[in-house]
Amino acid sequence: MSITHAPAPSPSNGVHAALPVEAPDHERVLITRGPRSGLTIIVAVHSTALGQALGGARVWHYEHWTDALADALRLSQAMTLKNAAAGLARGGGKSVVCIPAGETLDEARRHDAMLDLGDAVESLGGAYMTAEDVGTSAELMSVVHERTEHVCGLPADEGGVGEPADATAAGVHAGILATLDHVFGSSDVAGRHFVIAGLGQVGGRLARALAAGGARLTVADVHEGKRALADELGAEWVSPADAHRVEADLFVPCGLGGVLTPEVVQELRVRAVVGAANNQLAERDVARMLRGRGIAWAPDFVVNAGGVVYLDLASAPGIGQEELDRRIAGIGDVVRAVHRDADAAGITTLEAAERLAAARLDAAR
Ligand SMILES: NC(=O)c1ccc[n+]([C@@H]2O[C@H](COP(=O)([O-])OP(=O)(O)OC[C@H]3O[C@@H](n4cnc5c(N)ncnc54)[C@H](O)[C@@H]3O)[C@@H](O)[C@H]2O)c1
Repeated sequence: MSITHAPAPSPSNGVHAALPVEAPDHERVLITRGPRSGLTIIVAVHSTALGQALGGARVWHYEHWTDALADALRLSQAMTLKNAAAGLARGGGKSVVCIPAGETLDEARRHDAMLDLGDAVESLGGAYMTAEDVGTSAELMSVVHERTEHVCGLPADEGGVGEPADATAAGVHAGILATLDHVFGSSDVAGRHFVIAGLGQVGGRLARALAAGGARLTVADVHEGKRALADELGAEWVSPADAHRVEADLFVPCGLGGVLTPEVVQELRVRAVVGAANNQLAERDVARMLRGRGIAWAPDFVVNAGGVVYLDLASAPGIGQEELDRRIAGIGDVVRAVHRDADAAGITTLEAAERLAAARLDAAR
């Protein structure tokens, strides 16, 4: 790994606890201060073994820039697994723009941050392609595009493929059906009770799809404004802190990561967990705890790959809607295989999914 550190980020006041204890195994990590925005920008390229790294750009608040670095390292590693498990000829990478705690970005500074991000991506010479993620959008990607060609998910009216939330939600839906089938012997959602935590772009779409299929819904969001959607769908509202304690069939985390802590797992009263949120496990051992409690967890990086499958394939020449739909629905087959392999080998679904991704990475070497 080579770490490019140019120029120094905000003055360090000592080593911060959020950095992972183990050294990263990334190919390249760029840490830079955006000359226009003054913000710390991190681009982490975990692997290009399967092709150009692909992963979104996150603009988020962090207490300290090392928290943003730790996030970028974790998220880019997960992108390697996600892209490999989804069968894409893509490596794993991620970029993070760090908004210091207590600051807000006005429109001009956000625009500047996107130009800075574009320069950072361009400086890696094509090792990494960026896209939207939490805190960014197709419109912001078109600003990045002013500085680099290595960006996808531009607005449709600029000839791009737009935002991937529809595809992500379709992939999570396929993962839910596969998990229902594995646990209950039927993928029918009618009458099943789902708890959805996070009614954003993906969670909102899933809520609509599941409600249309006759599911019973309990929903939670940190934004009270989302109650309107709950009312529209006839869903019960619960506070975010209580969502995981609701007795139901499936828990569907669609907010931010780290939701599955050891404490939360002890309190879950569902048969399975399948959701869009990235990096759901607060720590690796949580996968074993879930298995110990007989809760079928569909690994996030398998389940939420619909967006990246869409961004990659919709941009490629000659791939029609039918092929795209087939590939996104195929996420259900991968989830089914992961549950089956985990049971057969007596391992966690995390290990089963990692084996599947590793086999694809090994085959490419
Ligand atoms: N959008 C995509 O295509 C995509 C692709 C892959 C993964 N993901 C992941 O899925 C998750 C959701 O993505 P999104 O695009 O819907 O984001 P979003 O920002 O549109 O929605 C997230 C929603 O979760 C809510 N939320 C945050 N923390 C919460 C909590 N603790 N409890 C309940 N609600 C909470 C927010 O208020 C918001 O409404 C994220 O983790 C994202 O990284 C999204």
